[in-house]
Amino acid sequence: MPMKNQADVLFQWSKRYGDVVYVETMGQSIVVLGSDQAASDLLEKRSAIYSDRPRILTFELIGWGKLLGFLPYGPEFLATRKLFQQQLSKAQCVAYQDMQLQQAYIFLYYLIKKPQDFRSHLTRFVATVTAEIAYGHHVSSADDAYPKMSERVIDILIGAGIPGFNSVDMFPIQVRPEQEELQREAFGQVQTDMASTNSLYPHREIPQYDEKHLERLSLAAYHMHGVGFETTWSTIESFIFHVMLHPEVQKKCHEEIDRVLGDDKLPDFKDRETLTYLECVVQESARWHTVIPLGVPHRVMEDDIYRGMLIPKGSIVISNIQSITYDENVYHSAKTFLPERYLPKPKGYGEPFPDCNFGYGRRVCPGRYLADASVWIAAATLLAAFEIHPAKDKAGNDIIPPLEYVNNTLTSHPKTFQCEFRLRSEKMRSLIETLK
Ligand code: HEM
Repeated sequence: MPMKNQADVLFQWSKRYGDVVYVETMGQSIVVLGSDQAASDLLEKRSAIYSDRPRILTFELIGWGKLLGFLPYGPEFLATRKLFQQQLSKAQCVAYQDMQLQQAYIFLYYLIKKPQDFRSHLTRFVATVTAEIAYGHHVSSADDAYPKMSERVIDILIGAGIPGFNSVDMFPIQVRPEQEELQREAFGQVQTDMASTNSLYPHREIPQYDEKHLERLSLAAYHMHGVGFETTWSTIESFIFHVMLHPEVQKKCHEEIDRVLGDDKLPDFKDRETLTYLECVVQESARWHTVIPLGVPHRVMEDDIYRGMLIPKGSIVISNIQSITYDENVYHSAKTFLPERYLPKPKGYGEPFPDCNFGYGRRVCPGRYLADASVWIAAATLLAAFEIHPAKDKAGNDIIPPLEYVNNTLTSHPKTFQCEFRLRSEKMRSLIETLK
């Protein structure tokens, strides 16, 4: 397996060898799926045998082996997954929308005050939403501990390196106490903070839970808060990056927003269906650069035959999401940023939204409805309120950042870039100051 730029190399393999590639490395068989067809056929239609996870030594060493994303298929997985599904179901997520909208207003307000700090405002927005849902903790000040905890989880993740490809894994052993302390700290805080109805644990019931279930809750909340944070944060950052690089796309979004809402309103979730072009831009940004380019690996639990090929029991199965979103059989000129591709024919090309970004089958991302709503409301309110431009150098020229990405373990996002947020009108300023 390639040690560097894995997603790019595996994409080239898919183009060269086809959408099902088999590799053996040090006795381990690995199957790389490079089309939506192959990933759906195996990971969804045959999910009864494709829903296990391989052991990832790096994550076990840092103490993450019991997190849902890395649990083997079995009773503990099912019990933990149920917690996520209850808390993050499509219907349940509608109940979080008012809170997400309010947090989006606060995000805009901070952007007006200190536009150059947009990354920390984004951290606050995303971490506040996940802290509210995972812990029932309401972030009320800029110094609140929970956004900082999310960042610390990400530091742990970055410290762990790319699974299986770091220098086995001396560093992860050092970070384990840090991660355990963080998990205790966040959960301990909750047990003293008995106020919320949103959280995973309606507090009055805590004393009835046994130790095992309490540990499960603590791990689930930690996972939601940390991993849910990183993926959503990176997706919104990527959206900002793309609209900054495509002023013509941004202009069309502004025209649509003004046509639908006028110039003195901010979008709400009920406007989502009407803002069709904006929707295409959000989807195109997620397709053009996927946040988890190689998905999270599955493991097949039985020998299987697919298109006449044997997939041996125990094979690691990688859904190569980057190849799937660049599949020219589905997305014409796949490397072009083209939001219109999703519009129905003849206006557009009728191509499908990249749902593969959230994975497949019984392991599909349980946070997808929450993440989708956070990304959309951030994107819609940002563009209603601001123009986003590249920063300028001393001579007044635009600084156009290269299309380069940082790959942290499983996730990927644009390398740090600078941009300018320009308020679209004074009316917007007063509106945001009233709403926040
Ligand atoms: C845009 C943001 C997000 C993206 C792109 C994303 C993507 C993914 C992907 C590709 C997987 C692997 C699916 C598979 O194995 O086939 C996954 C798993 C997971 N995601 Fe997300 N995710 C996002 C946000 C979230 C949020 C907000 C949460 C929680 C609040 C979350 C929690 C999880 C968990 C717990 C798993 C493991 C599920 C399992 O193994 O059964 N994710 N996600």
